[in-house]
Amino acid sequence: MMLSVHDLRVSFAREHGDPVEVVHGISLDLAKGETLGIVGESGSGKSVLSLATMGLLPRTARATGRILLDGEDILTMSERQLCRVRGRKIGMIFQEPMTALNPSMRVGAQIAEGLRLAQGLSRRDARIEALRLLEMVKIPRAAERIDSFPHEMSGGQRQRIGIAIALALKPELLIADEPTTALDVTVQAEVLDILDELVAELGIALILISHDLGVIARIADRTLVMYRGDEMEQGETEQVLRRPTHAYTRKLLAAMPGRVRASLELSDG
Ligand SMILES: Nc1ncnc2c1ncn2[C@@H]1O[C@H](COP(=O)(O)OP(=O)(O)OP(=O)(O)O)[C@@H](O)[C@H]1O
Repeated sequence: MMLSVHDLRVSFAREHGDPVEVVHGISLDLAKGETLGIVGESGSGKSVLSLATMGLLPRTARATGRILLDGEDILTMSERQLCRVRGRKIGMIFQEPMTALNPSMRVGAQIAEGLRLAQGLSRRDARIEALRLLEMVKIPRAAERIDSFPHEMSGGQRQRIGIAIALALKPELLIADEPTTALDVTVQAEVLDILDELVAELGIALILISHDLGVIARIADRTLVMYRGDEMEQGETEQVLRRPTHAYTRKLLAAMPGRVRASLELSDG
């Protein structure tokens, strides 16, 4: 397994009173080339789980259990080891691509910077590789767009640049936290399909976090449904959608727009 989480519990210290536990014993497994969707409403612990996986929990947090990445436990690593893991093994894609991009730097140069740092490429080779990555994330007329600034691109294109920057570090695991929430529906679908293709093509493992079951259903092989820090259910996405075992999952399903239900060939409930 690329990633194996066992009985993860996370609590936060409080100034007054006992610590509050917000993730209550989550376990999951993720293999290369596989996408795990994590779905749940606000406050269900999705972000805390992904921060823990990157070793980025704030100091006030205490985590127990195990988070094995390639067999090594994130929870017992030093900050130095964690930096290496974050640079080399885990890539992040954020909700608002503008926050991950440098507004005053041309997009090709931003991708090339990662390539030079992570892979030690020459300036020239990094530019060639940056162009290849832009084509991989399907930026139209990539050879021209390579010298654009982020503000000259659409929201969907900026998110694809964010994906290209993450890929430049050749991660084995990608964590995408609400990657399409800021985008309109058609653009959402395009970005999700690109992620789906990349996972298959490059054999990376993807954790896709969303409050929207429709987003998860589009590309996740397996789905973990969370509610207030607990696992409600976990299984093949098909199974979860067609035979939800938990009332909370049925509620999420019922909240999906008719259009999305139809595209997944789900009944009207
Ligand atoms: N730094 C922190 N200190 C204290 N409590 C926190 C901290 N970060 C998160 N929490 C609490 O942990 C719980 C889970 O939050 P988390 O952000 O993981 O939810 P989420 O499912 O990602 O929600 P959203 O979709 O709104 O991001 C919440 O109750 C939140 O208040």
